[in-house]
Amino acid sequence: MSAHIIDGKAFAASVRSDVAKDVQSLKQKHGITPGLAVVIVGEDPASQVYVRNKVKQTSEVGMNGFHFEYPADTQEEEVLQKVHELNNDPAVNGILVQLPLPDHMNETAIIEAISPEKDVDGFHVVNSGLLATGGKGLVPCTPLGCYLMLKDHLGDLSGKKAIVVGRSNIVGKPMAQLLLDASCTVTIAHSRTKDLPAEVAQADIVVAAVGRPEMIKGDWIKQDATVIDVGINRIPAPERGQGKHRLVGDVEYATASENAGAITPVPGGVGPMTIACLLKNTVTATYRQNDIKK
Ligand SMILES: Nc1nc2c(c(=O)[nH]1)N[C@@H](CN(C=O)c1ccc(C(=O)N[C@@H](CCC(=O)O)C(=O)O)cc1)CN2
Repeated sequence: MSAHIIDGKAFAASVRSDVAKDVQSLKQKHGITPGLAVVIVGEDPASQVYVRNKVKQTSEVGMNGFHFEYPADTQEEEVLQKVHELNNDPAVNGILVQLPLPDHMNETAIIEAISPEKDVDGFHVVNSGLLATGGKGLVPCTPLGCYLMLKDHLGDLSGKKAIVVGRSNIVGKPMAQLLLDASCTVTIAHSRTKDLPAEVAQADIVVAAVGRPEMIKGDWIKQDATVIDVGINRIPAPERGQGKHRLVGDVEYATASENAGAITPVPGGVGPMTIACLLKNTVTATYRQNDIKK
């Protein structure tokens, strides 16, 4: 059987449309226009594309966008100074610093400098702590996007066996927390996991976030499982011409589609949901900062 393809692009458009309605209502009923500040350091081409899309989509949903670009050799202190300024700017409800940062910068110090209430990436330790303890923080955008797609496709997740492959602070760990909160039985797998194929084969839900092209093989996937592929890996595609590349996920898509009940494609799956959830978090942050109930 061929799997249902979960269309992240279409789902992200519907999330953005809901965000645009909330923005309209904040403007009309409360005279508030949510503001999102995006800070980028360096010239990483992929990051530049993501930031351009964030800025464009911010204005498309009717929010104010503030965009700050710094060259790669900028001192950390200068970025910290900007973050402090943005923390104190009432027109700014959400702040994000695009990752990765250049090597000479302390990523943790910069993330922790963002006010937790404005940390729309959900990376601040206060927000990860709130997520871990069932509190009301801001949830990292990629895991939030995966969770919304799973809920939309499966409805109730309780009692399902889920595996998250990857244990990063920004995807793997928060993803596992969200699944646990939804009463899944959760396994977190990583590079030292013994017999990964056997672990994956037991899961009703597979979230792949390892950053290794097609590492998870299709024949590991349990019949009818739901597969969420977070990986975005650029690999050489000589069949498309010299020097050409193509994007693949962390899952071997064609073979996994034969076993899975549903699967997200790469591109067009989790990626678009990341930016849609950033906008959603900015609206959430705006409501909370102004003590407005939706
Ligand atoms: N501060 C942050 N930095 C980074 C985050 C983040 O959430 N916050 N996530 C990633 C990059 N990212 C957003 O910033 C992001 C990655 C991918 C996509 C996306 O839509 N991908 C497309 C494919 C795009 C392509 O052709 O390369 C897809 O999957 O369809 C959006 C956002 C790291 N940094």
